[in-house]
Amino acid sequence: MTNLSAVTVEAPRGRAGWRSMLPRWSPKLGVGLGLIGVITFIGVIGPLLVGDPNTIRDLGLTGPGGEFWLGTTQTGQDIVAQLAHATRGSLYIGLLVGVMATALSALFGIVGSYIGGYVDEGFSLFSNVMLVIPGLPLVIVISAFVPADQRGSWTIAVVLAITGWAASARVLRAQTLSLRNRDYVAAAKVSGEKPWRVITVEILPNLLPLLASQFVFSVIYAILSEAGLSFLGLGASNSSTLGTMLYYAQNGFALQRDAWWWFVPPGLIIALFGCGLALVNFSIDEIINPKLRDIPRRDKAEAERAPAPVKRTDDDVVLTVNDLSVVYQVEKPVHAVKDVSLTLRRGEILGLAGESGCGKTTLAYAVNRLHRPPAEVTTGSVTFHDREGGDIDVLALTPGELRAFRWSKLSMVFQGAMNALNPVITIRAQLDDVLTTHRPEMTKAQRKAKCEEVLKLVGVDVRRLSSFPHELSGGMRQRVMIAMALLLDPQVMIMDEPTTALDVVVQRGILREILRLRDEIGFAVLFITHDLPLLLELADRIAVMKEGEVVEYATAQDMFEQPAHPYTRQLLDSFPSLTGERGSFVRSGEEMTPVKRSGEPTSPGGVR
Ligand SMILES: Nc1ncnc2c1ncn2[C@@H]1O[C@H](COP(=O)(O)OP(=O)(O)OP(=O)(O)O)[C@@H](O)[C@H]1O
Repeated sequence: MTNLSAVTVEAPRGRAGWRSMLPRWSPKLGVGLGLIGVITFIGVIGPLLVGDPNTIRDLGLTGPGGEFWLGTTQTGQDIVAQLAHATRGSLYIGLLVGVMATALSALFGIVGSYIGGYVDEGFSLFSNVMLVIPGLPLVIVISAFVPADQRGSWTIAVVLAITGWAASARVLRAQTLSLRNRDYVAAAKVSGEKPWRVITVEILPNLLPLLASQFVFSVIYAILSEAGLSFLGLGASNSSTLGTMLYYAQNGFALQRDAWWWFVPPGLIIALFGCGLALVNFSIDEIINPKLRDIPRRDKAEAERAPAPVKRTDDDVVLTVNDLSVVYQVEKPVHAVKDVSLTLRRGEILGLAGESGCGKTTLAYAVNRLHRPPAEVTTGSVTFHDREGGDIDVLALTPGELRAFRWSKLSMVFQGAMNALNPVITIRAQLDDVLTTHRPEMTKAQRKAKCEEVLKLVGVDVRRLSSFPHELSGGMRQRVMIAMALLLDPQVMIMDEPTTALDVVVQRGILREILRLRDEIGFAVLFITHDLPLLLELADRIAVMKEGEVVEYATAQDMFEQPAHPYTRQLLDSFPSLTGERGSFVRSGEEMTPVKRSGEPTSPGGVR
């Protein structure tokens, strides 16, 4: 199943791995690097090209033009020369603070949390204390405490680094704590790697984008704070920075004298440099969380997608999927679902089988409009034929209509859904929440009765309503998730591998429950699994998917007796039966009570 919550960057090894940790090219990154490049050029090369910024001339305050492109100060000093030297001074302090603050945050965040125990507690306590001390007042106090003649660039950089590392250390600590429990780190430890090697080779590469982002943030913080300190007259006394330029402009009443050329250029350089760093930071954030990447907007293309004509074969159909195609619009687009057409009848269990990666989950998400960019529906339609009358074009629903539609007409039990329960909220509160959101007209007593009813339906003791998820077994949690999906009496339930994580006995119990509920309540099920033999016993009809396409679509009976497509035969052969007989619930040793409805194909294994 597509993982929707991955935020950590795990570096693949080798050259491709290192390349994957570089930001992807984007207009944002281009503009950011351009701004930083130009300003760095002014700071690094500029001082070599301009004269002495301190030369006093008998010119007074003159505006831009002639020999002095950006004019002069009230003592006739060249603003261009001052700007070049001041930019160099500010960049120098920014770089020093960036390196020192990042090193401190790495020491306290990564090393502490890796060692653990008292060291981690001590480091964490220290970081927390530093975090709650208000930064700017502390910087002002420390700077004011240091005599002006000793207040050089280094002193200011140390003061800013001391006050600027703690927040980053906390982020790095949290990330390291998560990484140190990963299997590959445990494997490295067990194989006898030394702690420094585990940190530098196994953990650090995964933290590089985060460290880079923290570095960029520290540089922005340093340049802005230094400008603030200098403006207050507490900046570095032995060097010229953009802040000191602003300080002298303020002292020379530049604003009152309309001498904009004195204070606008340094202010603009600070703003543009901050902007450039922030844009680069966005691109680094995209490495940390790939979901932030710019996806080409194709809303218009989606909107213009001509709805395909609905082929409705009989009145008993509840859902029609027609020529549906879904493409992941990534660098090399992945055509995950190709022209799939399916019909789901009321009360029917339609199985969707296929190996991992064939597009089952993508299809299920698109049917429910749960797909997110980069996934895009390129062609086709999904039509819901409402019991109350009328057809609903699911892909054309507005966000508000979609909220009302989902769960009440079509609900979904996700793969690994049992882990989707909030661990700190009771089962009652979680069920109640669904009713409060979708059925605000229900009274508290009605909601309570409904919660108890669905829990009983799925065979869980109602006393479990006051339990927390961790107090229930995996099977019980999955039953609770099914109860949640039943709460609003949906007409269709999509189940994506609902029993994969459970042992075979619990799995059987839940499957039996699904069959019973389907017979009692009459909802239709789109049941997704890679286990084709299981579908032969459970489903009425089965669609087999391969590389995004439905390669065979038949009743379970026909598929069992004469699988037409070689891939279907391959799938069937890949699941050996314990007794040599396919499809007779042999794996549980149980036989299910036959429940046969008129006009229905009979399951091959004698399930019904
Ligand atoms: N976010 C994504 N970006 C690009 N490709 C993706 C993305 N998510 C899924 N895919 C690709 O789409 C294809 C279908 O994936 P999907 O998760 O739907 O398969 P599946 O049959 O449900 O597999 P599984 O049973 O393992 O969950 C795969 O080739 C997968 O690599």
